[in-house]
Amino acid sequence: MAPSFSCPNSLYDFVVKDGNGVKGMVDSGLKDVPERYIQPPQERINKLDSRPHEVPPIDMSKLNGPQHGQVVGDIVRAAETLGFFQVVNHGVPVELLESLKDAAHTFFSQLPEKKAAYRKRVSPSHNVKYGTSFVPEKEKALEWKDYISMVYESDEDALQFWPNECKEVALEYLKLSIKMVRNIVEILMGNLGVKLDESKIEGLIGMRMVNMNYYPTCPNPELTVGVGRHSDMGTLTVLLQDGIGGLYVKVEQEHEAAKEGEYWMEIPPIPGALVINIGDTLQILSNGRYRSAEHRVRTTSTQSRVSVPVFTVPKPTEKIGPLPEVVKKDGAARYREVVFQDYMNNFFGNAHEGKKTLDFARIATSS
Ligand SMILES: O=C(O)CCC(=O)C(=O)O
Ligand SMILES: [Fe+2]
Repeated sequence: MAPSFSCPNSLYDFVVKDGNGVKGMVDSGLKDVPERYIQPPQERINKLDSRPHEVPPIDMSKLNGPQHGQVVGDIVRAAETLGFFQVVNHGVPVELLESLKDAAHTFFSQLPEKKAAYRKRVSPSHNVKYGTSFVPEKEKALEWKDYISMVYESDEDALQFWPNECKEVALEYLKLSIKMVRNIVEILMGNLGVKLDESKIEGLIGMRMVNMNYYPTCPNPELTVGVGRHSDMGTLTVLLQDGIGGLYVKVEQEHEAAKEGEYWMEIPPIPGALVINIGDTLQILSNGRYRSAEHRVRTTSTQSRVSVPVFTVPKPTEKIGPLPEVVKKDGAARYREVVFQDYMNNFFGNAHEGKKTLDFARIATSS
């Protein structure tokens, strides 16, 4: 039985602790946004305030032809500015992208108890976790999102423990995405004058996970967020979004007057394309040359949205700091060296708050 959603504690227990998720709450016939989901005015997303991202997607197949140099230039420029770009001919078949979106809908349309079986502490595997919002216990306003997260350890582990509804397609997607991620990491490092051997690249993307995000319909999208402002912690994220839209990236133009130079841009869904974004790790390694992208997601009132990110992040034991080649050129390191596990603990220990996560590694300057 659904509880009274006007009582914050019983709502929290129903959605978070019992694992019914936002979907369970919406399915019980919710008419208004509960207090616990109402964002403070400054965090709400006004659709009319944003501008569309009109840069065409990068054709990855052209890396193997005469336009190689131009494609490399496009990737580097995107990584240095917006931190976001879209790609086509990326090596992940379009049919697989369709199957992934279907699998996400199939997984989340199951009965709540099926999904709740993967909650933290009860999940049969430490690599699989179903949850809602980001860190609900730390958040004043919860995010309008449920998710399942699957960390890759081995094929055997994935096929044994990842949910049947999505394991095969998720595994195939992860493997094909990783090939592209390797290419992009090599390009970005090459541009910094750094040649990383296989073991170093592996260190930077040695931990991989596929998430499936589900954003149920919301009675009033003006008041909520699907995901609040954040940057991803890892090296690169590959993201499949469906056709609904609602993914926004912050644009900061450093040379314009402070506030005027800051606005949000929507990354429009492009059929067959994948979205790539730069994570904090690449910002640290490049001593700030590449920018992790601050982004957020809006909810909609008419259709539930799904997205499927592959996160590539360093192994927890890896030490991450600005690359010596870059520090030498720049004259000083802007970030200290951190053990990635510590960075990750800080990342998951706080509610989303834009790019504040990077402060954990930033070296304070006196000026
Ligand atoms: O749903 C999206 O489009 C983005 C999700 C996201 O930013 C994340 O899972 O880190
Ligand atoms: Fe993200």
